[in-house]
Amino acid sequence: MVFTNFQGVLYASIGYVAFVLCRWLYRISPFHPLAKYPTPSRLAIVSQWYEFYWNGIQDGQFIFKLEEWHKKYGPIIRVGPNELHINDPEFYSIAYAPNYKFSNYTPHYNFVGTPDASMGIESNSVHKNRRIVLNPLFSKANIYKLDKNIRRHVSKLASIVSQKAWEDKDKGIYIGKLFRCLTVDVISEYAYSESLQTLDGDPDSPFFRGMRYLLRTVWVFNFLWPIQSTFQSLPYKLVRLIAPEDVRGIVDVQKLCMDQVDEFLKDPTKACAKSTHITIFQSLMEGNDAKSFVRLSRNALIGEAWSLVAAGSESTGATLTAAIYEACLNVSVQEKLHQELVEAFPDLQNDDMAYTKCEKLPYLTAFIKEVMRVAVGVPGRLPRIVPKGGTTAAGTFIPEGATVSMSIYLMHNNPDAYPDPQKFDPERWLSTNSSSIEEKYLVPFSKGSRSCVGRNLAYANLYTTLALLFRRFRFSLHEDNQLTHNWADNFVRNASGQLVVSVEEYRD
Ligand code: HEM
Repeated sequence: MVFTNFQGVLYASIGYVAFVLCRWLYRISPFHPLAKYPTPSRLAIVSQWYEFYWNGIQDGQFIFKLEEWHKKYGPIIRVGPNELHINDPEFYSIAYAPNYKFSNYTPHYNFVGTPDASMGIESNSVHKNRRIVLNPLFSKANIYKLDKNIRRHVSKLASIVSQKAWEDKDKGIYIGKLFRCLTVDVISEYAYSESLQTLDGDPDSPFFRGMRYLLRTVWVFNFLWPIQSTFQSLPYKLVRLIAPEDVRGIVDVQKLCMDQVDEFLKDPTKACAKSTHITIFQSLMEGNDAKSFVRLSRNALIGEAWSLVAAGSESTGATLTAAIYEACLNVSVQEKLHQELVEAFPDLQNDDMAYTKCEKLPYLTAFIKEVMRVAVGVPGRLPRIVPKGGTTAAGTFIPEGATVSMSIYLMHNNPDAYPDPQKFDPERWLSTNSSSIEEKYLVPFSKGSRSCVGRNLAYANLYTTLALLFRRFRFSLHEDNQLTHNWADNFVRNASGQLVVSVEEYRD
């Protein structure tokens, strides 16, 4: 029998539709290995498009659906064709254990845009090699060494705040935007030895508009990732020409990352001599040579360089913003912070507010923990694949190959560990110790092999910035403030509205 082209296409299409329908039927059938778990919606388990609707179209609302469903159906629910969402805090250290027991479910990280950057790497052994190199760079010892560099940027931010308050007392300060500049400057200097100096520029620069655009579209591109990958393979000039205006700032920063990498690759010795400390490029090249004799590709270097700036700037900037917001809403908390800092650093002009001293302050520590608990940096699902032999969660066996996910937002709102979880209350941390349930369930940087590589840098940034700001200024909400407690899960917590504050400077 001879098919015309049209018939061929028609039969292939019918075959494909029949295949998709059979797959959907199988997923809702009693024969599926996850059939016994309660599911709030058949649509959710038929295809991933249900998640796309709640995250992509309804902008990061899936997490709130999960919270609602757990209340109704218990600690294990089936939320995708092959995914169970677990709300059993004791299971966290199993699913996110060291030594790669559970592998990453990488499609969840398509938005990273490059499979060469840590977060997108699928292979456990490649990821392990990468972390062997990156971990020392972000070790506490290295952070202590570069503390003065970090504080130089923090002092610059404080001078800008002081100047703005002095120029026009009645005008509000968009401090959240300044925090994004601070964190970009800190990370770029730390990682490349060359700060992007965004605090010197316009806080409304195209880069920041671009970051907001990226956040809003993160889930859309997770599903439509081929568009993003195609874009990234095109030459820079063409991408810049066709990219929507809001994205051009991001394209420009990615170009800066490319230039940094190219300069390094052209003459590594010269680039190293120029830098004041060991950069990520140096570590990645040398580390990989020594450990696995594999030189990283140009793309891998660019991917890592860009993703460090993207991963570290928004999360830390949003946490600093939430800290000032909570301090404005809780005046007595802000007063206690200031008192503690005055006692620790009585001479504002001459005392050295080193990170090592700031991190020992009990009330500041309690405050930072409570901010990270309430304003969860990465609130949503972090899917992992159950290894051979299966696992057990909430007393129930889960078969191997299933995807399991947990959400830090639900961990941090567990009423057994945090009575009245909605209440912002730093005092709850004053009497805890490392084995307390409060400490055990606090996982802002997640746990295990794929946990945050930048946690020490984030802490240094949080401690030194908040110590200097609360020592030097009193903050209150300005009438133009738009920030609220509402947020969307755009992989990072994306709060709605800009924080606008009034500032008074202490003169002692
Ligand atoms: C308050 C600030 C921060 C929070 C709350 C935070 C939170 C997290 C979390 C929860 C993860 C794990 C994600 C997962 O399992 O998929 C993660 C991963 C990561 N973070 Fe952070 N982070 C912060 C700051 C930073 C900074 C400053 C940097 C940059 C130096 C950074 C770079 C990364 C990278 C590269 C990964 C991927 C690690 C890997 O897969 O090996 N983060 N972060």
